[in-house]
Order: sequence, then structure tokens, then C-alpha cells
Amino acid sequence: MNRPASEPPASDAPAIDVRGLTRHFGEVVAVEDVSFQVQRGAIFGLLGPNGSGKSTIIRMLLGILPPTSGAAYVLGHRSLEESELIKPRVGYMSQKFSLYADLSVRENLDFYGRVYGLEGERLAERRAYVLGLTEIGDYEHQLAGNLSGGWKQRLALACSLIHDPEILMLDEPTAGIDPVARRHLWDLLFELSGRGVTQLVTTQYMDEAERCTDVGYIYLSRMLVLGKPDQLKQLPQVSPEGTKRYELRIPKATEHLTGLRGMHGVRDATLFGETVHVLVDESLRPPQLIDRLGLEGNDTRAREIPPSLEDVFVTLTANAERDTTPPEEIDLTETAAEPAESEPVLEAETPPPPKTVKGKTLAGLGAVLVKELVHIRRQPSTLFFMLVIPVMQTLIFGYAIDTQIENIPMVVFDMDGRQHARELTSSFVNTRRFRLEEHVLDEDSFHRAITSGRAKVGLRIPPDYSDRLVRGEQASVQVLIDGSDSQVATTAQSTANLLGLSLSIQMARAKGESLQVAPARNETGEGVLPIDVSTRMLFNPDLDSSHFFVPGLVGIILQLVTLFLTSFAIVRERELGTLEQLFVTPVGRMGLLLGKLLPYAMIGFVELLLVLTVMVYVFGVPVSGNLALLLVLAMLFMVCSLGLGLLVSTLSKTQLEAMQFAFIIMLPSVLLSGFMFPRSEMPLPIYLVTFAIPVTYFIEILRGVVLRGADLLDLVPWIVGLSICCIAVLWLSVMRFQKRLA
Ligand SMILES: Nc1ncnc2c1ncn2[C@@H]1O[C@H](COP(=O)(O)OP(=O)(O)OP(=O)(O)O)[C@@H](O)[C@H]1O
Repeated sequence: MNRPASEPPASDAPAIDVRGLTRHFGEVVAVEDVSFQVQRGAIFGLLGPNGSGKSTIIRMLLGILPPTSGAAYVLGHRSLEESELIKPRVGYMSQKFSLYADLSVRENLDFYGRVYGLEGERLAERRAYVLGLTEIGDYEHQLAGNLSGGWKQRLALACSLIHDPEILMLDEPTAGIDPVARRHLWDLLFELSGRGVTQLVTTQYMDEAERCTDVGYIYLSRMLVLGKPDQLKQLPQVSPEGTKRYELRIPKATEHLTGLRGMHGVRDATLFGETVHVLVDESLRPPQLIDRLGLEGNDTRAREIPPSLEDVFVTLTANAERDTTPPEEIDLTETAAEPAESEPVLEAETPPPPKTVKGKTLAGLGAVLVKELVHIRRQPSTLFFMLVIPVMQTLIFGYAIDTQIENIPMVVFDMDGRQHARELTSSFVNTRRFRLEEHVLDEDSFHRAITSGRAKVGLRIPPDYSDRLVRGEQASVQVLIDGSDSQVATTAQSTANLLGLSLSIQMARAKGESLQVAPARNETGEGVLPIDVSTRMLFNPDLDSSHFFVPGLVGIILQLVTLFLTSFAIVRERELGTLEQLFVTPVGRMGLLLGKLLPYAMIGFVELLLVLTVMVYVFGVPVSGNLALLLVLAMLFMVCSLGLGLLVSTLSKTQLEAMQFAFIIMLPSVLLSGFMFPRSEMPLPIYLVTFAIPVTYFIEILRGVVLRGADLLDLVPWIVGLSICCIAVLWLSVMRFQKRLA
């Protein structure tokens, strides 16, 4: 049966032709050298216990999982390289319910119809057909997530049939649904078979295998047996010559199982509900069996039975478990019966695998776009998160982040108490940097005020302060500063030093005036300081810290929201299994990506306008430069940020992982982009890293346009940097985002 994998099938080829297919996941062998064929119109049942490799085979057939070796042909096309030719002709229903729970039955059907290129009347016609076939019409406007298990499966089947596929691949379609729903589903499969649809169905249920035209049994990643159910039951391994099979209906069958298995002449005994199927030597008759079990004849009944498929698989599995060498595949299919010589074996000239066929890259864009908009409409939390939260964040952080340090609590221990000392205290308070928290009268209270945190600064005025000043001697005052908050401490220290200096200069000038000596004089003859440094504050004359922070905040919030939402939007689909379902459709890679990202880009833009409005009207930070230029550059940044979200989604399998990756990106964006701390103060290696952070450029652009009125020319270096980041991020993320699972 194993033909060379590289030899493509003939034009009258079977619908599915699998040759030596193998797939390893690291150490795990999921599928090992599996070969089989499915003829057109057949219902091929792929049977096997959990983890035997059934789903992996289907994924390789659909071209979303590359095989480690071997090949598969579907409708004459190589499953991996030509998967885009296969996808429009195949319907797939995955094991897990993977439709959109927040879309109605009709919206799900329309979405899949559009992804397969159906529009207008053709879509309406196919929708009506599959709704009728699966009898789900009554639920047309119900949300898919609210359907019961059986109806969900019908909807999944309807979606997989919407584009009129030639082949249907169903991965455990009846798992988890009740027997009546199972029967209905199988009736449908028979009807489809009658209409010529080839079906590959995986199942764990033996009764379902009996309904298939052909079955293959997979055990521990290998195909153990292949053939029609009736042929398999006649296998000599299952009913060896000189044996008979009986069904024993005995009371407490489980208790007698071990006894039966150990009995001389009994080859095998398996429990089937309340009965036991025994395979015995012909010479061992049922009465003898019953007798040996010590049972009364009238409590028991025995009848000879042909082997069921379950008997076949149980026997073959037991044989495979006994045998340590890999089991030989038993192939009873018609092609296997052909003489081996009739199959051309190409040795020297094996044609190379065909080049990968690329699908239409933008296919399905409209369908995905509409679907995303419906998702957003159905989940107001997304809109809340994208529009309301950023405005609230801007308001809260804009007010909270204030770098101007004022009102530092101060304790005063004035041991002098006279006018000079009181004036000194007032001078401290008048700077507005310090707020008089309390006056204390002893050393212990003075220290306790600081250690308890009530005061950050302590001013101790000695008892002889006024006397020394009057005598013209140097008077010392002590200022104790709590250094635990370095920013507060340095501000307090420099203010205290400057205050001391300025008071001293005032006194010196007064003294100089009275003595008619001065270091320098102005035009009116007044004594002044020799050097006058005059400063003028541009752009932010009041030194209002919100002017500096709020524009940066706009950039940070824009990145935060777009990054999280886009990465989550894609990873959620991966987690739910809907992404896998999309991969097997002809939706183009760019169609899928743009369809998912564009709605978030649009909302992001509205969010930007809102946050800018808050900046201008609430914080009074006007846009000094060109608003249009700012919006265009903001869009460039948003594309970059959406690209980052996409990159995160390609790195993560779960939403939790996505969250962790998003945080890894957000932290340097907040701490190293210059939003909080000046980049020029950072050590060189970190400073260089800041150039790899897109929001660094955007914050420079924002501050440039908003605060300094910078124009395009002023911003060229930042625009170039942002563009390079944007191209790099998009290239990396689009390359990583493949329509494959691995
Ligand atoms: N992406 C993956 N990474 C690692 N191992 C995998 C992956 N996919 C499947 N496997 C492993 O390959 C083996 C076959 O899995 P597969 O899902 O194909 O089995 P199955 O027969 O479909 O079982 P089930 O019905 O329980 O899904 C299992 O051991 C599984 O853990």
C-alpha cells in the first residue's frame, strides 16, 4: 500500500490519498507512517482512542500542520504546498465547538459563506439549503453560544457545508452529544454521502464505525487495520481457525471475567455491558463453560455471534500490545489487493514537491471586518475599554502625575523665638515649597516629627540666632531633611540652600547700602549684584508639569489600549479554536489580519481624538503646532502599535501569555521612552535601547507638535525612527503570522 510519497496521484485518484504520513512533536510521535485512501463518495471512519493521532492526521490533510515526513493528497493536490487549492473544496468541523458564540446562527453562516467568496443570491441560496438540511432554521436568529450541544454541532456542520464542499472532514462530530442528536447527525451524514460528498469522520464510537463504508483503526499513532467493516470482521486474527465466539449473558458478568480469561480453551473474554464476548476453542462448548464457572444453566444464556467491529479492534489492540515490534498494518482495501507490480515505483526520478501555491492574500477581508464590527457591537466592554477608560486614565494620571513639589511638611524647633527667628520661619513658608506642620518645644518631639513621617523637613533655630545676627556674626540654622524620597529631598535641600543665600545677600546688600559700599550699581545708583542672569521660559511659562506629561500620556495610553486589544482579539480566537477553523478556509493572510486590525485602528483613532480633547480642554494644553500633522503621525504610530499587538499574538497561545508579553512591552515603553524620566540622563546602553521603543519617537513628536509647535522639518529624525520601527514590527509580525498551527 505504501507508495512513494513524492509520486502524485493519477487524475482518477481517490479523494484522499495518504502516504507514509508521519508527524512528531519533539519527542512525541503523534502519527507514524500512516497510509490510507478514501474513495470519492465514501464515508471513511478513522477510529482510535484518545491521543492516537486522529486530529493530527486531519490537520495535516488540511494543510495547517506540516508533516514531519510522508505526504497526503486531497482531491489530487498535495495537502501542504497546495492547501490553498484544496481549502475552497473541503469543509471541516473541528472537535471543539469553534464558531462565534456571540454571533447568531445566521451571522455565523453568513460569515463563513463570505469567507468562501459567496455573496448575494448565491449566499442566500446556500444559507437556505444548509438551514433546511440541518433543520436549524428555527434558531436562525439565536446566538450560537446559547444553542444546546446537539444544535451547536448542527450549526458547525451547516457552516462547514455552506460552500458546497466535495469533501467533509469531521473530527469527532458526535463527541459530547446525546444519542438522539448523534443519530440525527449520522442521518445527515448518510444524506450527504448520498449526494456524493466524500467524508472523513474520526470517532471513538464503535457503533459509528459500523456505519462507515470504510474504516481505519489507529492505535498509538500507527494504523493497525484498514478495510470495510464486514471484511475486518472476517480477519483470521480476529476469528482464528478452530475458534468460535459466543455472547454469554451471565449474572454479575464482571465477577466472572477473570475466571473466564484464565480458563483453559478461552482465547479472549471482553465485557460488553451485561454480557461477555468470549473467543474459545471450538471444542469448548457453552454448557462446559457455564459449568466451569459454577453457574446454573437456567441463569445463563449463550449464543454464537459473529465478531463485532469492537471485537476486531479489541483483539487487534491486544495483539499489538503483546507484540513488542511495531504492528504490521492490515490493509483490506481494494487498492491493497492489487498486485504490487501494478504500482509504478519511481526510484531515480522522483519529482520534487510542487511549489507552494499562494492564495489570494486579501480574500475574506470584508467578511472578517464585518464580523469584528459585530463582535465589538455585541461586547460593549470593548468600546468602554477603548473609549471611556483612556479618557478616565488621562484625567486621573494627568492630575496625579505632578512633578512640581510644593507644601513639603515642615516642623520648626525655634529655640530663639524672637522676630528674626520668626521671619526666618516665614521665609521658608513663603517659598510655598514648605508647609508649617507644627512648632515643637523640645529635641525629642523635633526628631519624632521626622521619624514618624509627619514632617519631611525640620528647621532648628538656635537660641542665639537673633543675637548673632545683630552682632554681625555668622548665625547657623540647621535643616534636617528626610532623604527617603530623593526628589522631595533634593528639592527641599536646594530650596533651603537658595533661601539661605538669598537672605544672606539681602542682609549683605542692606549692610552695604548703609556703609555706602556695593559690589555693583545699576543705572539709578542702587547697589546690585555684579552678575545678572536673566532667564525666559519658552512654551510653558508657568512650568506647569501637566504640559509636559499629558502629551506623553496620550502616546502611552494609545499604545496600551491598541496593543492589548489587538493581541487579545487574535489570541482569543486561537484559544477558542476559531482561528484553526479560519485557517482551513480560503481567507487570505492579509485579509484576516487587516480585517481584525482595521476596526481597532478606527476605534483607536476616535480614542486619540477624545484623549487630545481632554488634553486641550481639561488640562489647558493647546496644540501649538499643526493638528493635521499630529493626527497623521499618530496614525503611523497606531499602525506600529497594532503591529506590536499582532506580534504578541503570534508569540502567545493563551490570553494569559498575551497579557504577560504585552506587559513586557509596556514596561519599557512607560519607563524608558522619556515619558517619566529624561532619556538623556540614562546610562549609555539603556539610552541606546530607548531608540528601539516606538513610543519614544511618538512622545517626542507629541511634545514637539503640542508644546513647541514643531513642524515636519523639525520632526524628521523622529518620523524616520518611528517609520523604521513600524516597518520592522509589521514585517516581523506578518512573517510570524502563518495560516498554520506550527
Ligand atoms: N501541537 C501539539 N504539540 C505537542 N503535542 C501534540 C500537539 N498536537 C497533538 N499532540 C500530541 O499528539 C498526540 C496525538 O494527538 P491527537 O490530538 O492527534 O490525537 P487524537 O487521536 O485526535 O485524540 P483526541 O481524540 O483525544 O483529540 C497526542 O499525544 C497529543 O498530545
